[in-house]
Amino acid sequence: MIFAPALDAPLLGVNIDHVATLRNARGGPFPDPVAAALLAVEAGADIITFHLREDRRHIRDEDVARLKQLIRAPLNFEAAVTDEMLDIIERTRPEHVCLVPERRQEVTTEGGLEVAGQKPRLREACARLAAAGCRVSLFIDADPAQIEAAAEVGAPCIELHTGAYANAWWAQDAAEMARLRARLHAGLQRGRALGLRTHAGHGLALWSPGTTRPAPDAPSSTAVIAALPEVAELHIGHALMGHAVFVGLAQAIRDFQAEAIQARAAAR
Ligand SMILES: CC(=O)[C@@H](O)[C@H](O)COP(=O)(O)O
Ligand SMILES: NCC(=O)COP(=O)(O)O
Repeated sequence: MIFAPALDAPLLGVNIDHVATLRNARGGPFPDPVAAALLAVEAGADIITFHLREDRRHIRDEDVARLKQLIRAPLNFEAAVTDEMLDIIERTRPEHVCLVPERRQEVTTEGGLEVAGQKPRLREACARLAAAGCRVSLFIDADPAQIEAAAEVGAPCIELHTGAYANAWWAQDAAEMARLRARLHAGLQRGRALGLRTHAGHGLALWSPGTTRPAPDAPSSTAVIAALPEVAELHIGHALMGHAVFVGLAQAIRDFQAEAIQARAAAR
């Protein structure tokens, strides 16, 4: 049988934050996250994702300016809903924006954005960013109340936080994986029923060198989530850059894309 890529396979947003983390560890210019983004686009990344944190722990303002200047693929600018960030986004005008929750003490984004509890603020932010020409996504948990609130405040897209599923997958906790996959799937379906474009991301991985596959046919977390037909985009950073340590960045991108394409094709 000839392998034909599934045309509806999710787009891959490559998150470059972790290249900046490595650069910042030594205070110099190397490795440059913008150079990594250029290479990622050349290797076939559909979207370049980055998170400008309020504490600038990885991506910095000058990286954002250079990304805008040099990257020809759509940029997905992740940011907290603060006046400072909204101003920077308006000036930068990335194609896509993903509004995320932020807590200074967290190691990474721990949960989804509280939309239901701050609808006026989110409605205003979505309208402001849409007026700047940005497609807005809200990074939320697969909670029906948050998904409905996202539709109510006028966000055209949601990205469901897959971190809990990813953690269960690393632990190979079968019951928790099944429960969280079902919850994510229900959330994606609810989002689609409300007319939202539905994305997923956080912590997704594949069986890289150095990981132990529990059984020859055990799927990766990326494959499980990519197989859900409502996922239009996947945003992956940490594990993709980790995989790149072993295979190189271009090959890592091809590996994650192949994983998603094959999982989606097998699920049809
Ligand atoms: C919002 C999200 O899930 C990721 O983009 C993640 O927050 C990246 O930020 P860190 O790289 O700081 O974990
Ligand atoms: N929004 C999720 C993202 O961009 C990547 O998250 P991670 O794979 O670095 O955990």
